[in-house]
Amino acid sequence: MTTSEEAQEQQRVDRVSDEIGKRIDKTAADYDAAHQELRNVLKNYSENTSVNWFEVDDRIETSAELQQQRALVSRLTENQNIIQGQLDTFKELQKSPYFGRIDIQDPDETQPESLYIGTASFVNDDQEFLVYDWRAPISSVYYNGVLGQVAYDTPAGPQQTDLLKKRQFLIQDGKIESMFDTNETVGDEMLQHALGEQNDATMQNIVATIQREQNDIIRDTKSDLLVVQGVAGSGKTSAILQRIAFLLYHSRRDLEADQIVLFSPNRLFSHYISDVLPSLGERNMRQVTLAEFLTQRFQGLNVQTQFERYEADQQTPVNLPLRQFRESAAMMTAVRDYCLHCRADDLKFTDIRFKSRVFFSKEEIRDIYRQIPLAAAPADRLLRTKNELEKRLKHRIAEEAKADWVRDTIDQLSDEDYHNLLGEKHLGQFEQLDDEIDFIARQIVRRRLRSVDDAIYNGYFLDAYSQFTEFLKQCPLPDDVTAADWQTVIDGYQHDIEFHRLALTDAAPLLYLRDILAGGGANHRMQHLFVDEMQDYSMAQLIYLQHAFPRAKLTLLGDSEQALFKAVEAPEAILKKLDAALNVKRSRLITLRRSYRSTLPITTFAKALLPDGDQIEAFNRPGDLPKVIIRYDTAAAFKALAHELTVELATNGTVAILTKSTAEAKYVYQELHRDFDLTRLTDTDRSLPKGVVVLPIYLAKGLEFDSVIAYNVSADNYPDEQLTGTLYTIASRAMHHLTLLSIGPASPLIASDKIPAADLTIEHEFQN
Ligand SMILES: Nc1ncnc2c1ncn2[C@@H]1O[C@H](COP(=O)(O)OP(=O)(O)OP(=O)(O)O)[C@@H](O)[C@H]1O
Repeated sequence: MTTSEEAQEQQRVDRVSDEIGKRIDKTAADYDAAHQELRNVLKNYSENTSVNWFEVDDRIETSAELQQQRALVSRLTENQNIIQGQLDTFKELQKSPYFGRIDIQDPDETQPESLYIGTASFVNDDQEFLVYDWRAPISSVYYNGVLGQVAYDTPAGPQQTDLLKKRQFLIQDGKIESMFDTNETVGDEMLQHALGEQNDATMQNIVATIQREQNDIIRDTKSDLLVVQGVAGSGKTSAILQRIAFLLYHSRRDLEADQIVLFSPNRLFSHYISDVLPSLGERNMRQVTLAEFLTQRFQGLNVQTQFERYEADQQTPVNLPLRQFRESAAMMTAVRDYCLHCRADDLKFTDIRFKSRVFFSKEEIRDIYRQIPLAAAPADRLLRTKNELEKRLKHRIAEEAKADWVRDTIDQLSDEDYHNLLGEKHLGQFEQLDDEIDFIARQIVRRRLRSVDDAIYNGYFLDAYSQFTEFLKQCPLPDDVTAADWQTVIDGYQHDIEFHRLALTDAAPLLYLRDILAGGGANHRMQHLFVDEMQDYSMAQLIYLQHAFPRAKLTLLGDSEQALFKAVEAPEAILKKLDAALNVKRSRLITLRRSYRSTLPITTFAKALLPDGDQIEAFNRPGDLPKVIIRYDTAAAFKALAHELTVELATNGTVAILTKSTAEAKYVYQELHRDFDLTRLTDTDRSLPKGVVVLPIYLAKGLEFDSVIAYNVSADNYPDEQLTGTLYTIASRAMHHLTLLSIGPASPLIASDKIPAADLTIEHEFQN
């Protein structure tokens, strides 16, 4: 590239920055005006709230006026936020207006055209497109195309163009730091730069360097089920976030950020990724962990979390066939079949009580249910039962309203209470005073009987927990599950319920049973459901999530190699199982084999841990070899650990000591906290501090650290292949440095022929 070309490009950057600068000034002025207007209205609003609240007529007038003002405030606030958002976008754009340029020759044009691509589009006052948004249809050729004839999708259908040039830029604070032409999708030099950066506490967007296969995930709008199987560090999480930004842009008119939900592995992760969408000018989607979702659905029950289960699994051997069945698609089918064939006599109805007396007996409820035609779906029958109960409740309220105690209560009402009971809506509505009194009487009784009304509305008269026991008792078992084993499942479940607990394994089938019999549980608003770390979800849980978000398209991302205590599965087999279980129209599998997070030596080591690690492609970023430190007693090990921490802290922003369990993390913390400023992270933490952190591996899922120290990878602690997934997940969290500390001889997973000595530095202590 010639220097004159560089100068020309810099001139263009200057011109664009200049125009953006002018727009920033104008937008800042708009913002000030909007802010002032909002302040004026707010001032007016607060003055109004102090007017007379005791005279009924005044109150009505004030309330109407206030409602109008409230609407105005909310409109002005929204307007101010929109301007603020634009301002933020322009400010970001000014620092680095674009990262790519494509020169294209359209078939019906005489001249080629140069388009510049950045994180957002920028059109100047003359309607000239100075920057194209990376999500615009034409931008896809930047990511996908090699020079020559290329095709791209537009809302009007596929288009062809001739891609003549592709140029990449690294622009920082308005200066071109580097630029080069390439024929590749996105050249390695840019990636080297992006990946060599030290890790911040939060994830960055990757729009300047999206790779071709990642682009396929991001721009897929056709699949109902998109399954991504990608090795550790291959950009699955990054792809989810850029995909969400893409979908929000693509369906701007009919998709809101809060119609997208992401199931994330833990809260730390939720925080870790929270800056990416705002950096692209978009609002964050909803995020929830499986534990939060289940806790919300089982109010009053303590549902076991994935972490608790993982800890428990380390203590007691797991009966795998039994667990596999309980978490399978077959289990969910059995639940569904059971519910669809449940007769009125099989249902576990309970009395609705009021002040410890039976108000509606279970026999009465059962009779109502029985009379509803069998052809109706169970949830519909229950709804009609509720309606009938409501009708009977209304009747009983009308009867009770004639009782003396009600009249006495009315006599004692203050004017204020009387008006409250009547409500604004009914003021002056009754011609006869008797009718008004009658209305008030019914209101009094209705309020008194609110708990009965709630019980009907919420369907408390069907005991879903006991119903689940009934289901378990008759559940058809596969050959590898014995009746005796199954009885332990039933006993365990009943015992848990008695103590207001629920095992994670039972959560999905129980919710499914409750929803099918009683209705509810489905969120029809969500349009997209994303599940990250899908290998940690059972098939039963995925089926339930699909049921809970019936209109949502599914994007499931995971890496079966990172499954803790679960067998590895081939991507195609995973898709086949999901296809059969989720029964969607259009499904698609994308596999990502290239790992970007770690240096070449770290990925080379991590992949050698796996039986089929050959398929992982390491990105060629140089770095130090992983270091194994072997010590033969705890004191020497902690001395070595302290030394390593000091060395690592000198060059890295974050150093994470990753352990197998919480108990281990606590122990390490106890041993080190006097000498180091370190933080032990737990599942309630939401943010990652700088410095040294210690945490169990399941809390580090999805995260990355400049430097990782794997605590105690000894033969005792990691005895066999059961723990391959755990060790691989730990190793693959490291971006720049990996240290493995072993107290006693190293695990056979590391000290194996599969890992060439040249892949590691080993620091032994001489044994006495
Ligand atoms: N195209 C890319 N350009 C720049 N950086 C990238 C790209 N793809 C991935 N990365 C970086 O690689 C790292 C790993 O990405 P990410 O966390 O999305 O991978 P993952 O597949 O979800 O990993 P894991 O399964 O191990 O949690 C991140 O730092 C991310 O920014």
